[in-house]
Amino acid sequence: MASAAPINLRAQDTPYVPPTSLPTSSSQTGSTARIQIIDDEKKFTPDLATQIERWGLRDAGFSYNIVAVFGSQSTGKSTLLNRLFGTTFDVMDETRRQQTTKGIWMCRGKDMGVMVMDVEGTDGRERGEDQDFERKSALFSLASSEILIVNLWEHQVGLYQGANMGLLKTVFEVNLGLFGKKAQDGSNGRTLLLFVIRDHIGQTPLANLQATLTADLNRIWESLSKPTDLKDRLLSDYFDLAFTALPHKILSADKFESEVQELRTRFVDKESSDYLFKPAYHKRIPADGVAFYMEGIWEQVQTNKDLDLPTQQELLAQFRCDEISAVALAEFNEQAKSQKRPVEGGRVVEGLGAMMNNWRTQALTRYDRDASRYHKGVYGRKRADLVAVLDSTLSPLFLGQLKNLHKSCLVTFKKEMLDGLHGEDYDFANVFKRAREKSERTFSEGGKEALVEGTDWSWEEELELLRDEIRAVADQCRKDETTKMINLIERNLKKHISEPVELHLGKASPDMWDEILRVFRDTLDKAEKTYLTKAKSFNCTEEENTAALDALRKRGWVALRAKIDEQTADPIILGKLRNHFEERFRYDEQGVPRVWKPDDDIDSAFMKAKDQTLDLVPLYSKISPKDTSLEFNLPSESNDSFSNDDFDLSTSPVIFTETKCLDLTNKFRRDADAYYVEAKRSTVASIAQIPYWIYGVLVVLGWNEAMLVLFNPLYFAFLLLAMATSYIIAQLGLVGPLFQVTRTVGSEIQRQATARLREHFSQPVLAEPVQVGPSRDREEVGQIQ
Ligand SMILES: Nc1nc2c(ncn2[C@@H]2O[C@H](COP(=O)(O)OP(=O)(O)OP(=O)(O)O)[C@@H](O)[C@H]2O)c(=O)[nH]1
Repeated sequence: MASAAPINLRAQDTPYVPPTSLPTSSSQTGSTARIQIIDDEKKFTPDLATQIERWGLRDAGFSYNIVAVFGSQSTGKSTLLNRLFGTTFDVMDETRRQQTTKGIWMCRGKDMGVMVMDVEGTDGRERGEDQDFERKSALFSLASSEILIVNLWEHQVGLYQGANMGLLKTVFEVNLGLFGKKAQDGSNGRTLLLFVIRDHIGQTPLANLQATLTADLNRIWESLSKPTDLKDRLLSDYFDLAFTALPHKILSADKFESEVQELRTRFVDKESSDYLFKPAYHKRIPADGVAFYMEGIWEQVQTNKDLDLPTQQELLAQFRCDEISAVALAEFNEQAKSQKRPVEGGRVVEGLGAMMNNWRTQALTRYDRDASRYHKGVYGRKRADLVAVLDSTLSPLFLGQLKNLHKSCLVTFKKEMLDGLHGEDYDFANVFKRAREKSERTFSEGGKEALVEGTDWSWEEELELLRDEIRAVADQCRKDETTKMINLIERNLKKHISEPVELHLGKASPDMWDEILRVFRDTLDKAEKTYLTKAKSFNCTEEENTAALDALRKRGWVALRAKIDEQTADPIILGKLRNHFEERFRYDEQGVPRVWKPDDDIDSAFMKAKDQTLDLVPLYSKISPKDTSLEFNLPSESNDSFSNDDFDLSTSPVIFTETKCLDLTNKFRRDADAYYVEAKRSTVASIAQIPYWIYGVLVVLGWNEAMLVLFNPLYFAFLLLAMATSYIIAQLGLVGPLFQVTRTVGSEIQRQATARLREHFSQPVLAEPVQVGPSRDREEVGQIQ
């Protein structure tokens, strides 16, 4: 039934706003601006979240309250709300009994964290028989607010339709579906129904009115068709009831005002025992999720589905937690990005672990702060998702940092080794230990620092990899150092054997090889001792030592062979043989040079010296000591890494092959023969010596010519010129070449002359038979033909 409110009441303090000019959305600015959250087309506004933010309530968490009003049209609901909460809802112009509030409006209470909903009145003349909206708006108000103010005139009490009891019954029924289970399992879901009895004259005491209303409500409750598992539930299990009465606004205006103020304190004064916003009524929706939550509820109310508030809350939680998580993640990603490039570039970022921990904690704290108010299960699940995403972003940084640390520690290790292995007096084992400890310590510290709390990451595996590489590098180092040492020892060995080998090979005595091998063995022994002393500090294994010593022996032997080969190269060995021969052929037993005379036995001396010299060829051809104990036993072939020669060690004692020996013998024979010829020639030369008196004859006979030259200026000038030229030639050392040239020219002239003469004298003798012989016959044959 329509409201029986007085028609001629005057609103004293609220401006008239014609219904046609009603704003359809947020119409004011400031902290008490109102917004139409559901318009008369039953559409939910998309601007509520923004408006809540404008009201400054977005970050209020749970520190806010929602209150809604329910009651017949034009029963002074907006007036009451404006008075109680300082809101700015439109109030009806009392001259025209017409609906003012259309749809549902919301406004923030002045100086209080309360969102107040003004709901379109029931029994609206404008909607006629269409009760759909009032049912929906009542459900919506009940589901979203903590306190539902039921506004009714005093005279409506006891009436069924007038007091909206029919509507309340429907609402209770649906409410049982909504909150029945929640109340059963003890979770929040209670709502306070605050009955405000308007225009209370005082004739009927409030207590009586309260009893009537309570009885009516209980009766309605009893008549509800409840689900079987909830059939024993009482109204008080779900609702708290509160009653208050307000005097007539016009007739007892002052009283009205003072009592409204009194009622207001019950909404404001948290300390008061009458405080109405009890925590039990709170829907536990964080303020930043209210808009989304309400929209969801309205959608469900609209589609006429059974309202499933827990699902709504979960949906809200999912939506909001995702949003909050995305915000936290965006900031986190920005932070993580800053270090991505350096880490990927191979740099060890100082304090990366602290940074990563910080970003992660910041993101989680931010998420926890905003999202922990939502549905616990959803919050927990989304948090786990967020943690997984955070960790998957940090993990490459962590692994990259470990890789970079690994690399830098390896570089440090190599550098330490290089610095430590400087000079001669280092202890390899100590250098290695120091370098290894330093790089492992650096890695462990860096690895620990890079760890992110709350993850099961570990750096120990990477440390193991580093250790393996350090070991490999150290082994290589030791090998290099050992090779270096062996090279050094080899160089010294070469130096030491060089002179004795030259000396003994030069002497060519039968025990020449014994002497050489003795020196070689002594030098090699010393070298081996040097190696072993040094190898101790290298911590070399027994196998490594054996390999190194084998290598040393082989290389020593190769060095000895190289020296012997150098000393037995063709020109040198021929020189040696020649010297040996000369010593025996050109010098006598006392070492005095021989001057051969015609009656000397050159032949037998030559044969003896030659045979003695040729005996040396087999001696030189093979390293064969008389003392067999000196024979050098080459180490068996082993796969050591120190030898890089391709020398055939098995044939190494042989210096000249048989062919080579033959070749040398022949070459030497030719040399020796030349000596023999020379010796013979020298005896002939001594026979053809010019007698001394010939020089006296020459002086006597040439006296006149000499005087002529001396006293003739022209001849004398020629003589002087010839002497000066000779002097210059002698000074320039050109005498030899000049003689050579002269001799060549002379011999050429002689050759040419001999040839001409031979040609000249032989021609007449050979010409005759030719002329008379076959050619003539040929001519004759031609003529006959
Ligand atoms: N008698 C009486 N009249 C009142 C009281 N409060 C407000 N009015 C008047 O009742 C008329 C309607 O007031 P509103 O506050 O607009 O009522 P409403 O319930 O919000 O109206 P709708 O929004 O259209 O449902 C106005 O003219 C007010 O001046 C009251 O306590 N007693």
